[in-house]
Amino acid sequence: MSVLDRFRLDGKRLLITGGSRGLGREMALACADVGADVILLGRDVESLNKTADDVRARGRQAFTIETDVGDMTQCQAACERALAEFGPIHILINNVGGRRQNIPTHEMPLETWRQLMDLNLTSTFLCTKLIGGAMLARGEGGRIINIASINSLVAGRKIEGRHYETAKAAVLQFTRALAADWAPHGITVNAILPGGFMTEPNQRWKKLHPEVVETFLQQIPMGKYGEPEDLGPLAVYLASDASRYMTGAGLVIDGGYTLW
Ligand SMILES: NC(=O)C1=CN([C@@H]2O[C@H](COP(=O)(O)OP(=O)(O)OC[C@H]3O[C@@H](n4cnc5c(N)ncnc54)[C@H](O)[C@@H]3O)[C@@H](O)[C@H]2O)C=CC1
Ligand SMILES: O=C(O)C(=O)C[C@H](O)C(=O)CO
Repeated sequence: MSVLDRFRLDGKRLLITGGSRGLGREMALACADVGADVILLGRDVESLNKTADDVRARGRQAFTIETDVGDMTQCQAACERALAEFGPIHILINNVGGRRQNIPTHEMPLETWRQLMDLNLTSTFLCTKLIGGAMLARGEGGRIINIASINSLVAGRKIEGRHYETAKAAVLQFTRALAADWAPHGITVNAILPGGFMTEPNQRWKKLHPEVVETFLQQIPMGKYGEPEDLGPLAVYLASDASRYMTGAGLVIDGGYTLW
């Protein structure tokens, strides 16, 4: 057996939230490249179907469920449907999230705070409870990967309203605490902490608040934003047997941003 065999995901089924574009799409395709079938949860059906077609083009099965992951009733129904129709699920990637607004804390409506917590944190809890709970019940282990952020560790510059930093820090600590609980059951729980990647939200920031992107860029030792496909190999590592002794980790991938 070569070391590369330990990165294979043949016979495994991945559920990923928000796989229609950006980092989620790249992680889904990377896992399909090494053998996983993929269930995609998301809002944008047209682009979700495009990712599903790209998974099938790799010889793997793909299923889509249209849902708003930020709405807890819909999120729960989607997870239950995935388990009923496409289970068992061996790998869960909680990817949906984002900052959405740049609102100073003293002006932020309570509803905005709550919505962002639901989108980034509560959806991670709920999918983990349901999909991870089914892994526990099956007793064959599993892999949970939570997409946190460097903003789990440091504050965004030229940005106000710390709902996002708070939610992503909680995603990291949820990862660490749960990893301890589920380690005896062979379920690993790890987090990826991406730095800046030029996906759609950052393209929008670039137009609306170019100073945010410019300041951020100057702070990256490698001098550039990451490419979304840079996330794929890391997701495969955490999803596969290659990472079997790693749990509770928060892996930073940021071109060195958090070094300065
Ligand atoms: N792009 C970046 O620089 C960084 C991103 N992250 C995190 O990575 C994750 C992915 O980010 P990106 O790919 O950049 O974002 P994106 O906005 O390009 O992609 C998000 C995906 O989730 C889907 N989605 C968004 N809200 C949804 C909802 N309520 N219900 C269902 N689907 C929904 C979108 O349709 C899309 O497929 C997020 O959790 C984000 O916070 C963390 C650090 C840096
Ligand atoms: O979580 C995020 O999103 C980031 O850390 C990305 C930075 O805020 C960024 O890319 C600013 O342009």
